[in-house]
Amino acid sequence: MDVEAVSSDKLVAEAFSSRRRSNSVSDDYSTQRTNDDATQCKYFAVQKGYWKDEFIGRFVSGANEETSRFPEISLGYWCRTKIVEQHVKQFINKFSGKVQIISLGSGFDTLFWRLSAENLKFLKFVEVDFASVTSRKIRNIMKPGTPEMTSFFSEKPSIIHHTDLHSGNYHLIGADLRQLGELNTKLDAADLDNSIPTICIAECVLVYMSGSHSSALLEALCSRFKKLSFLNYEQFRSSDEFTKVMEANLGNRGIQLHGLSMCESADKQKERFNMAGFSSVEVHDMNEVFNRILDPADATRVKKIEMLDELELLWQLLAHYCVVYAENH
Ligand SMILES: C[S@@+](CC[C@H](N)C(=O)[O-])C[C@H]1O[C@@H](n2cnc3c(N)ncnc32)[C@H](O)[C@@H]1O
Repeated sequence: MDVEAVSSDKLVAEAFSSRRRSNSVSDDYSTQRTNDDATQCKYFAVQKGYWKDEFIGRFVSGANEETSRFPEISLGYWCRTKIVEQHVKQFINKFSGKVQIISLGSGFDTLFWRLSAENLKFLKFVEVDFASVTSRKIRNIMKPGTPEMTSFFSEKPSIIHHTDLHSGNYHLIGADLRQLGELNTKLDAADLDNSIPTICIAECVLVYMSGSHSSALLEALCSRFKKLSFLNYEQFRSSDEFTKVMEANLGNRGIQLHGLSMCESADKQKERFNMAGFSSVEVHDMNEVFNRILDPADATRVKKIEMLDELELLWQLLAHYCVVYAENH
């Protein structure tokens, strides 16, 4: 091969790698923005009365005007918020509060404050997200307001590099969940005990990373924590037309669902969790969660909020999301 060919090959390779780098940065940026969507949707549903959350408004950016949203979306968020809350409460009660909770890709979620406001006790609550998301969350946490967000911490918060906050029972960590070395080092800084019952929550998070990245993450957590439970909420039945339309819509906004192939079926979810070292795995689609697992009286109440009499679209939407509950012990 002549010198010119070598150097032009090098130039082309560099161009590709730089394009790949910038694509991946803009891809990550779009992924981070999904947190703003989730926060807005949750805030809207809370304002409508689907559930109570006196903290979510602290994390809403921009004008807090009421954008109109389909009731099906708010019902979907009700279902997702409630099932996560229900599972975590059961986990806390099962071990009389001697537990650790880790929320992966936590965004601006408020579960730590909602549980604390109900006086539920646990040893540690750790949240992880990209550093650009955690730094924004820290700014909102530290803003004065009623109630003070920091008043729920067991120690005075110490903030490192604007991205990490440590405060005894609560830790907020800026890390990329695909970078396992960085993640493990940051989890060490939260002073977690690997032998204590620990629950990891991933609410609409794993689907943004490739199957190999999420499998490596599950495997790493599974081998680190001896008594690990994992609660995963994400897309389901992902190979049908409904998902293709959703994927195209998200793609138009630059949002890629790299892990969609993991969301095809209950078998696929079971396989990925088993392969990562989880011995028991349950999968429920959100119709089952809505109609059989959550409190029926509350389900009847929320259906009436916006007088939804035509339920076909709701069932279709809920059929395309699931909750996976896995344990490694
Ligand atoms: C749809 S939002 C959900 C936020 C929150 N779990 C909730 O339900 O409100 C997805 C979140 O996952 C985070 N995320 C996705 N991939 C991530 C990664 N590789 N490392 C860290 N965070 C990630 C995003 O930044 C975003 O905050």
